[in-house]
Amino acid sequence: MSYVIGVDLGTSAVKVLLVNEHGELIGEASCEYPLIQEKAGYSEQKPEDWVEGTKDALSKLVQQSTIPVEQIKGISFSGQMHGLVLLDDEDQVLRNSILWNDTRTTKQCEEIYEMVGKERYIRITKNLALEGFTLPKILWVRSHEPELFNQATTFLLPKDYLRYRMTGNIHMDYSDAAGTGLLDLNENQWSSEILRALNLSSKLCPNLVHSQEFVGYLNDDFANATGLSPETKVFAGGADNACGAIGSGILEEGKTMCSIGTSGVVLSYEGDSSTTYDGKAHFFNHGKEHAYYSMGVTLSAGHSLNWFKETFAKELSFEELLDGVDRVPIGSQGLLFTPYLVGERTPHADADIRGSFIGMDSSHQLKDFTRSVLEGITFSLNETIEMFRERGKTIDTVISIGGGAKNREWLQIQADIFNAKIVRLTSEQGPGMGAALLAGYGLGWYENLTEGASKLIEVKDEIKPILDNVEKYQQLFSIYQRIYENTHSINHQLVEFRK
Ligand SMILES: Nc1ncnc2c1ncn2[C@@H]1O[C@H](COP(=O)(O)OP(=O)(O)O)[C@@H](O)[C@H]1O
Ligand SMILES: O=C(CO)[C@@H](O)[C@H](O)COP(=O)(O)O
Repeated sequence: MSYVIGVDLGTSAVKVLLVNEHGELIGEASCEYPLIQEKAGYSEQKPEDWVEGTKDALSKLVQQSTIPVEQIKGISFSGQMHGLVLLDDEDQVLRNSILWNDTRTTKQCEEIYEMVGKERYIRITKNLALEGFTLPKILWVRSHEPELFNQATTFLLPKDYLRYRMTGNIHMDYSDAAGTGLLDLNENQWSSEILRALNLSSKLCPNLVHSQEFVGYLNDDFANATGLSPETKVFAGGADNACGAIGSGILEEGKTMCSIGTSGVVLSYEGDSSTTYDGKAHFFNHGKEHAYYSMGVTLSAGHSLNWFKETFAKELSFEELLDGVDRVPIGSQGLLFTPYLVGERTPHADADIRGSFIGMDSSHQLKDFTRSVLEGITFSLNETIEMFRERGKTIDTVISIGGGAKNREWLQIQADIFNAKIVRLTSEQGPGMGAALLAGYGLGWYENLTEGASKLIEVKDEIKPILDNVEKYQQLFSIYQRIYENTHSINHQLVEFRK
């Protein structure tokens, strides 16, 4: 029997999955690492923490399993998107990585529109210039840390840096490159027009590869540290949302996924590159060749729940915190939460907006607040579901993945707010499963990703919407939607008082 490993380099932790040829999950391990938030709007991580965390998780996986390591034939990746890693001419990291949820770059986004032209930029990249994307981060380093920027010879994304450390070879795959804001999505190549307009050298951009491509063997450093064989083949992998889509079978038109990790995402398959949302939804290359996906992003989804737990109920586990939320009535006794803790992307691309609890009453208890956080995150994701429906998509079933899919009541809340059947898979780790599937496909185990997905993916249960709840949530959703327009100018005035 042969095996593969899927590595999911997430924001809260790296998770590694061992999967056999039949698509069965044989083992898993993980290692957490910290987020560095020096100021409001800043979010960084140390690339070395990803490397050490992955070594740690892989060695735990190898130690737990009884199979000979020679039978582990391949490894591939799913990675948190957009984070900037800058390397010097000796391929050494120049600074902490600036992550996808860092929103310090509003000025640089304006500079991009000024130099390229907003309409032209959207036509080339099919996306807005958003604070979270990589290109404005490159411009931020150039204007704030010029000495450091002058030493930069290559830029990479998080999982590309990890893969470089595992193989010694530098690449970026198309699905992640699409999220840099520098890829010409019509031509599938780095945009020379954008590079020229912004006076950036094309030498900064790594070679592009497809997600299933073989890119080298595991080097001795990683083999020695983890116990894996240096004969293990390494395949490029993809952006976490592309891999989440692969790992939950979003491989044809009409399929929709909701992922609640640190961020929250509603994603829909797109077979046609000429489709356009004029930047209202993100539009990126899939990990499947010649395919795309559209998505809306809630910057602080699981992060909101995590923040709430760490701030108000640190001693509780997620299970303890969420226990009993099913007994709180729909609408959390008149309490609404907006999850804009680090700004927002969809539908309000606004780095300065912040969250709120509206309707607090002295009778409210911890459980009411907890339910209200779950509902607020889900309302935010519903904004994208509604936008897709307005564009003519039929969304009657949603595959739910990520840490948020662990809780049964939250899945019921998703079914009731989305007014759609929610499908939960046996593993909520869609991105890691997608990465394992890419390794299996790279090894030639399957004719195509759809065949691989049919072997790997297993439905655990289906949660149907409850009509009475759907009606109540529809009323609450229209109240929720008014919070943004009524709080955004207050929030903008508060910016100067933030840390
Ligand atoms: N038992 C649980 N029930 C509901 N949500 C959970 C549970 N455990 C974790 N979460 C949520 O899942 C998030 C982590 O999800 P994950 O998919 O692992 O994130 P990432 O890929 O960003 O590292 C946490 O921030 C938390 O909000
Ligand atoms: O910025 C985006 C997508 O555009 C995020 O979805 C990141 O890719 C991080 O994902 P998680 O750590 O939440 O999985």
